[in-house]
Amino acid sequence: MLKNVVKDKYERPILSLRITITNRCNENCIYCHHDGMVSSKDEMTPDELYKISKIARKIGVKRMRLSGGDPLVRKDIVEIVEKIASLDFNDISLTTNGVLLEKYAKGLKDAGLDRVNVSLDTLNRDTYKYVTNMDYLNEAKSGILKAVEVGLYPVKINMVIMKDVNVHEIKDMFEFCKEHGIILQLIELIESENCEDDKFSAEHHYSLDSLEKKLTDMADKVHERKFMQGRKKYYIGEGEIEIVRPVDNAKFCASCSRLRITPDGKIKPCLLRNDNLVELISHIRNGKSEEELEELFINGINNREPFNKED
Ligand SMILES: Nc1nc2c(ncn2[C@@H]2O[C@H](COP(=O)(O)OP(=O)(O)OP(=O)(O)O)[C@@H](O)[C@H]2O)c(=O)[nH]1
Ligand SMILES: C[S@@+](CC[C@H](N)C(=O)[O-])C[C@H]1O[C@@H](n2cnc3c(N)ncnc32)[C@H](O)[C@@H]1O
Ligand code: SF4
Ligand code: SF4
Repeated sequence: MLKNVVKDKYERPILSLRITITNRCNENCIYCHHDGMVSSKDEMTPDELYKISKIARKIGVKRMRLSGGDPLVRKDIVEIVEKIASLDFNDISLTTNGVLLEKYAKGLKDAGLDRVNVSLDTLNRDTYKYVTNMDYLNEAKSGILKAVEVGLYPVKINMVIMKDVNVHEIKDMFEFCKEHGIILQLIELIESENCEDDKFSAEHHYSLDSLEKKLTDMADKVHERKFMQGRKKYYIGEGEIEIVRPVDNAKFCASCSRLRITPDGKIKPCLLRNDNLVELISHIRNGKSEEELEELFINGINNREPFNKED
């Protein structure tokens, strides 16, 4: 039973909030969907992010994720985490390319960050340069190892699977993860209007269906994350692989429990849509009451619809 949680019209409880705190990034990945954001230079202050998180907590959100662009390019990232961590969420996490993580991991842990997902599609330097347009493989790996060392837990590696690019590296990446106690998260490549190169995702899409079948045969145990898009976790020996397979997947959207906030302070009901956003930050800046702001959250929740639906 979920107590004090708001549900949308499709009976999906709103349990998690993902705030994209900046559009800026120190990499330029070939496939990037920019968290579904339309480009804007606006950002919110740590105090404004705190106010938004406070309303979210009030309406029953349990888990908070900070994303970007890259959240670590913000010089006030530790202060942001500290403020949000004072609000008693069950889980505060952050998604990053890891390039600046060696520098920030300890400070983030001390500020109250629970865990981190780090994007690493390859262990090969040339492939890394091709995908990210930067030469930061060593920095990303050092960042990941530092996160493990300071006790952010669990650390997950996000590996977006691309045909003819890195499918052959899954085994090596799994070995790397097992060696360091990291969960490997395999992500299906998504096509979105926010990708700069719309042909890349179509040309390199690799269905994770057959891979899931193989993992089912290999796994000692399989666990389904009921309130997290029905994602499956496969436990194989000492290792753990989670599959994120959103493309044309009605089951994934049917248990989507996540609301989003754009860097310029709008409530975003779905990763893949920008036609149903609800303005929030100008109302905070104009001094609206907490009750009025809660109402705006509810409007955003009422705009939620599964992107993929059963026929
Ligand atoms: N279509 C869709 N894809 C998502 C959604 N959430 C995550 N993804 C995909 O999964 C990628 C990785 O997400 P992360 O930022 O690491 O967070 P997460 O895996 O959702 O969160 P945890 O499993 O709780 O660690 C995203 O960039 C998307 O490509 C979603 O709500 N819809
Ligand atoms: C937009 S990035 C923002 C956070 C951070 N910069 C990073 O790369 O982890 C969030 C996640 O989206 C994933 N991602 C970006 N574009 C994608 C796409 N077209 N399909 C699937 N995942 C994508 C990235 O690999 C990353 O794990
Ligand atoms: S590091 Fe993240 S936000 Fe930056 S370009 Fe790559 S996927 Fe996009
Ligand atoms: S409805 Fe589907 S596509 Fe939209 S955010 Fe939720 S899981 Fe992603």
